[in-house]
Amino acid sequence: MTDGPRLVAGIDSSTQSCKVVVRDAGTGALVRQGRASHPDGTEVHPDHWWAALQEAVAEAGGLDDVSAVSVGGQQHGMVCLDEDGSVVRPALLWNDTRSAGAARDLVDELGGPEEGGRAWAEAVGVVPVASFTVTKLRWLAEHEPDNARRTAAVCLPHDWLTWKLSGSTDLRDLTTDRSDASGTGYWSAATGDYRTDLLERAFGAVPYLPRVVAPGAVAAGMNGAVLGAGAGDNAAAALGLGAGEGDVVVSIGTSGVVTAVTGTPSIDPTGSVAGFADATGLFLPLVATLNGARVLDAAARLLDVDHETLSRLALEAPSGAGGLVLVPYLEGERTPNLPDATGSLHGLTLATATRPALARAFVEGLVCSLADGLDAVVATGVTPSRVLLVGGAAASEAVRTVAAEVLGVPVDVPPPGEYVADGAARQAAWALSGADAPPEWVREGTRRYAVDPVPSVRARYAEGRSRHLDKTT
Ligand SMILES: Nc1ncnc2c1ncn2[C@@H]1O[C@H](COP(=O)(O)OP(=O)(O)O)[C@@H](O)[C@H]1O
Ligand SMILES: O=C(CO)[C@@H](O)[C@H](O)COP(=O)(O)O
Repeated sequence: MTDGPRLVAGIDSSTQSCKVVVRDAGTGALVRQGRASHPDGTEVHPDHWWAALQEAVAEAGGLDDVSAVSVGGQQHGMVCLDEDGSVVRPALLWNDTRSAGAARDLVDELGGPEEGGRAWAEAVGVVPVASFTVTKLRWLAEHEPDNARRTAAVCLPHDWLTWKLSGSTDLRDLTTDRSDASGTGYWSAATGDYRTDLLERAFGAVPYLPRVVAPGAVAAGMNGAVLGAGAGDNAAAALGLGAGEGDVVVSIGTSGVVTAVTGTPSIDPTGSVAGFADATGLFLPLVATLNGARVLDAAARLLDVDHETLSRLALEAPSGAGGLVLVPYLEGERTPNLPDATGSLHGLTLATATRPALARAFVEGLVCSLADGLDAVVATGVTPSRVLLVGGAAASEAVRTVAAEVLGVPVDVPPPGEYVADGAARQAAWALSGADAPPEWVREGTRRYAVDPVPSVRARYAEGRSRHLDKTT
């Protein structure tokens, strides 16, 4: 350890990659960073995350001079461990929809969509859909009973990485935090307790569960450094952005996500809004879609252009793309809960069969699906004064422009950065300080896109939204 400023590291083990930032614990200034890719697919062996983490850490100059580390990670992924601490099978990720039938069964068993939805929402803040861990465990019990029997502990991506960083192989050392625990479907943000009765109902047994570490507390040690509790990636992003009252965070990474930090837990029996916890002791109502930035990746592939050209093309077309509408359910959808849906293009005419109209329709379809998410979050009682737009696709000028046209509140785009990793770093600094609250880190350079309403865009999208074909089997 040097005599210089104390350094902290934040890690974002997200769907597509692992990112590491090393920051000054006192000021938050960025010192160095690294990144490594994850494999594609909705089923990934956790060893790939560990390898990517080490590669990203090496690119970031190592952790030897770092005093504290926290891990933010993609939520909900099912990591099953046997009694020796070995991984039982590749993790099923949040965007794996094979457990859609299990989700339906779990809701039916508590009384069907209305009564069952209310019962789940009241018990654990969420109504099961394929993304949540509890449904993946039901799927495992039904389809891979041998693997289910070997499962002595179940944890989430960030829990597993924190445990690996601690060097422990003892299941009793597994930890998680409120934000990620609240995405399992067997932990309640409202009461702060595991619902082992619901876990047993889903899985037929209660494997060992990680200890829930309080926000700002130390989870474990790592070669003389401290490990913070870590967080689900969306809670970490809110912490990295310093989101406060009136701020709604719209993140367009692999998932499209709308969240807000609130003082009371939310309960939505329709399941549109998940009643998660945040990373500071508050709550994080959240809407997530399966179709985020990859909708634009698909458009860029289709038009054989890069993202910058895609954005330029989209901005060449008028608002509304002449009536061309993309419903972006390219990977099925989670909100609305349509795991078997496919995307559709409506309003194709000779006039709209152009590259700019197609580019615009993809951008508008993506942003309109998130505008629906914003409406759902607002319906839980959040009053937004602005949207903070982050994630890979926030770099797109077309996305920013369309967001200002359809979201109905000013859109603030913070400077390009790794906000999940930053939130994890801020949490690490908090754990290091032992203080009651995270350190204040000043961030400058946010660019505002004023509201520029074009109501016809959402109205036209709403016409197309409910018309789609399901996947062929
Ligand atoms: N300029 C851009 N315009 C649109 N999408 C982009 C742009 N740059 C990156 N992306 C997309 O953003 C996604 C990565 O975003 P990120 O927030 O890192 O995702 P995740 O956290 O899910 O791994 C990729 O699908 C990538 O192609
Ligand atoms: O499922 C959710 C939230 O409920 C997703 O937001 C995952 O947490 C993955 O995030 P990204 O990799 O897209 O950032």
